[in-house]
Amino acid sequence: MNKQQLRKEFLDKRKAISRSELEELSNRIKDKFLSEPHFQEAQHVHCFLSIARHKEIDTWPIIHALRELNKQIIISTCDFKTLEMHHFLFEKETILEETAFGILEPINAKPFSVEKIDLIIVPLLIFDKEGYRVGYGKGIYDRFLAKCRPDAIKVGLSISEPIQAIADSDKYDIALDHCITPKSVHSF
Ligand SMILES: Nc1nc2c(c(=O)[nH]1)N(C=O)[C@@H](CNc1ccc(C(=O)N[C@@H](CCC(=O)O)C(=O)O)cc1)CN2
Ligand SMILES: Nc1ncnc2c1ncn2[C@@H]1O[C@H](COP(=O)(O)OP(=O)(O)OP(=O)(O)O)[C@@H](O)[C@H]1O
Repeated sequence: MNKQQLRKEFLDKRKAISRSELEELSNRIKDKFLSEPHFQEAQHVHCFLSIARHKEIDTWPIIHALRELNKQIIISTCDFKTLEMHHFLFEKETILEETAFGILEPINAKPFSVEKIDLIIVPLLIFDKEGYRVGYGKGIYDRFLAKCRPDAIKVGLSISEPIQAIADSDKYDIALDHCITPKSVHSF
């Protein structure tokens, strides 16, 4: 299947999940994330803030756990005209505001340079057995990941298990290093 078909299928699949089921799946993914020793080495961790209306995996349990471990957490704003993201340190005093797309963004945070990010927690709709992903189709994360250090670890979070292959992966698609599902940690 191509990206467009996969986007529809997996957006619909997520819509059908109840809030309580999503909470349960998000907690299982958090436990898997925390039990991987190589994730614990990262000091500067970029994390997405979940879009509730799209039933994304809730990343707050991971964020709270990272705070407990004294990690620095980095979050972003997104410019939908240039498709560029801007990165900021997420501190206790950071104020978040919800955008028209339902994304929480910082409004008073300190800029953070992309080269210092050690690990990126990546949103997605579905991934395949080679670690390629499908997102909402604007290429925003692909552009961001292209700017990260080559040794920065890219970890996807997915409700579903991988499909065999994404038929129309292109030269801009950047494969994940790992993808965590409620059942297991897939490494590529
Ligand atoms: N939590 C989170 N933040 C993220 C992403 C993400 O996937 N998840 N992105 C990953 O790249 C970027 C935002 N990408 C997005 C792309 C589309 C829509 C969205 O709501 N699209 C509408 C249609 C919008 C339109 O009118 O064109 C929709 O899907 O219904 C939201 C976020 C940056 N931040
Ligand atoms: N680094 C890049 N530079 C220029 N164009 C890019 C880049 N990355 C992706 N694109 C283009 O952006 C468009 C959308 O890409 P794609 O369908 O892979 O998005 P996606 O991975 O589903 O979404 P997202 O990355 O926002 O989660 C494609 O036409 C793709 O070629």
